[in-house]
Amino acid sequence: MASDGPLYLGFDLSTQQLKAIAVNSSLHVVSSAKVDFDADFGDKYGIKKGVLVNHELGEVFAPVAMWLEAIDLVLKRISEAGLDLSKVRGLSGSCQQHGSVWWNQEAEAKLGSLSTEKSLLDQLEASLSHPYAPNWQDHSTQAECDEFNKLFDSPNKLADVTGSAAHHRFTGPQIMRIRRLHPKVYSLTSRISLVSSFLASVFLGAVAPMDISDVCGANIWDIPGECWSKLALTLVAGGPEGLPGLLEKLGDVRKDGGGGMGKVSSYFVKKYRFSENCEVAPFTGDNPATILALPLRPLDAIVSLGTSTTFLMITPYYKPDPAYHFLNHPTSKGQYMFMLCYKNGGLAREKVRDVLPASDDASDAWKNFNSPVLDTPPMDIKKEGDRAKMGLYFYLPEIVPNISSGTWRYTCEADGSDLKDEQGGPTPVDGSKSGPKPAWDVHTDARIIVESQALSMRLRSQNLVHPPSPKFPAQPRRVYLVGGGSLNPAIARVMGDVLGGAEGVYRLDVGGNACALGGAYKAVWAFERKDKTETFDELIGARWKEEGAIEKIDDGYREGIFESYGEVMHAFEDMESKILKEEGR
Ligand SMILES: Nc1ncnc2c1ncn2[C@@H]1O[C@H](COP(=O)(O)OP(=O)(O)O)[C@@H](O)[C@H]1O
Ligand SMILES: O=C(CO)[C@@H](O)[C@H](O)COP(=O)(O)O
Repeated sequence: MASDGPLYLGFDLSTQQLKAIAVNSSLHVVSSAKVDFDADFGDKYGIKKGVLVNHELGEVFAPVAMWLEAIDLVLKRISEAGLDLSKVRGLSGSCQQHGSVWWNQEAEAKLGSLSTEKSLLDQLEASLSHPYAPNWQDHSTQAECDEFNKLFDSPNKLADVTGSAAHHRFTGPQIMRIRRLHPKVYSLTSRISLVSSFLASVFLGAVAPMDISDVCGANIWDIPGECWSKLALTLVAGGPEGLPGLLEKLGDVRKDGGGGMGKVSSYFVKKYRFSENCEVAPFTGDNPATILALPLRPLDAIVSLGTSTTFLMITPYYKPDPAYHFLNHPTSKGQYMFMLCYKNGGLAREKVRDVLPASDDASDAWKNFNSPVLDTPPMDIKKEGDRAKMGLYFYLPEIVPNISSGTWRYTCEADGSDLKDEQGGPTPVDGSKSGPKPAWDVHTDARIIVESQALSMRLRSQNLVHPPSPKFPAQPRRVYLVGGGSLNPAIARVMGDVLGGAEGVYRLDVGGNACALGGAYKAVWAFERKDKTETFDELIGARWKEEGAIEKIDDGYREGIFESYGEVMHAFEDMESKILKEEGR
């Protein structure tokens, strides 16, 4: 594949895939490849949707060996697709957030002396002190989270310091649990990486520092103080005597998201013909990388429809709250990223789709879902006097709000009054016949699940938006959809109906590859910025062309419809509060 000038590689190690994407200095995509964990390794590692699950304990985790194997495979695939890796000047990437990789004492030496005779798996598996990385869907750390919130007096105070209240999946509570449950693993561990610094470490041939944005997904980094929170770390370490050891395991946090951390390991030079001058930039989390996939402005919103569903905005104001997450911006000091993350995103929509009669179009597995979404009017209000429908479709215990699994179906009047539980409790998610019957049919569920997911995002982001111009009510200027689900026109329509978007709803042309693309753009900026002063927005903003990069897929704001969802938003909030109360939270 001919291309003049340097190339940059971006990786994305997400829940279900490892993707690689190559761009040139003009930001054109030159090549891409992917490894699909289920399709490529499902049998070997016994994973499903990229992970292993221990239902009893609420543990969700991924075999690190599988990721090591995937790195070799994705490079083989992208080389076979014709990419000349010797042209790659620099690389960076994005990885699922919050997971941790546990290295033993041999790791540093092993990473720096890899032989091309063997695979990464053969050489690095023995450098792990724990074979698994906790996954962001894990919910085994309620006890640890309670201790975090208590230590800081309240979830609000913990959020003020670390950007978030305690969350099951956050790395701090996860490390604390592993120390308690597996003391031997903990003591044999010399370094702990986030998934992003793990992938960077493999390419660097040395354990890489954590990234300034991704570290905010751990409940242990003091965002305003720009340092580790000693209070939180002392808890994780089990007391002050454990603190020095834990600090050593965590290593440094790199505050500059750009520049190079060092040359790529000779393993990749010899095996895949990378140039020996190719450098490794800091890697970051998949959500922080997503906001780098385009020049995002403060009133724009991104909805990432991957395995998780996330809602992302950037802001110069640090306004933490236990209901959402604040993270440092991955490239721009003084900017922050606002994030909501839902476990019941893509997989929950798939569950609803899969009980509908199968799609009659082999090329579109979502046709059976999209038709009822588009044929059902907003909130299923067909005529005046009909009640508005809403629900929670939680196949897994949810993050926001912290509600256990189940499906609740509620209605209210169109003006939001008279909220009513239509089933008298949740229908079970395991398909058992016990418990209440669903209050409406599955065709209606298809619309209501997407609307309710969007309503939750609108409710929680309302304080971050203002009118984009005097003729619009407060809402995002643009809504960008990324991730696998961004290919879906019916979901785009509902996002526009509920969230608005004064300039419309857009899809990134790279669709599911947005975070890998953000990683590749980060590499371009990391190595081409003029000294340290040229910002990511200046460099990428000047080179990015809207045509060919994004596509308008929905009008966004529709007067009347947008307002009708505004009427029921507080009923939606009341529904959540009522269920939380019933669960004793
Ligand atoms: N046309 C579609 N409509 C809705 N969802 C889709 C569509 N195509 C793919 N998806 C969803 O996208 C998800 C995978 O998205 P992706 O961003 O690749 O995931 P991840 O990065 O988390 O591994 C799958 O769970 C799948 O259900
Ligand atoms: O937990 C979060 C964010 O807080 C998730 O968004 C993970 O980062 C996984 O992302 P995907 O694999 O769904 O892209």
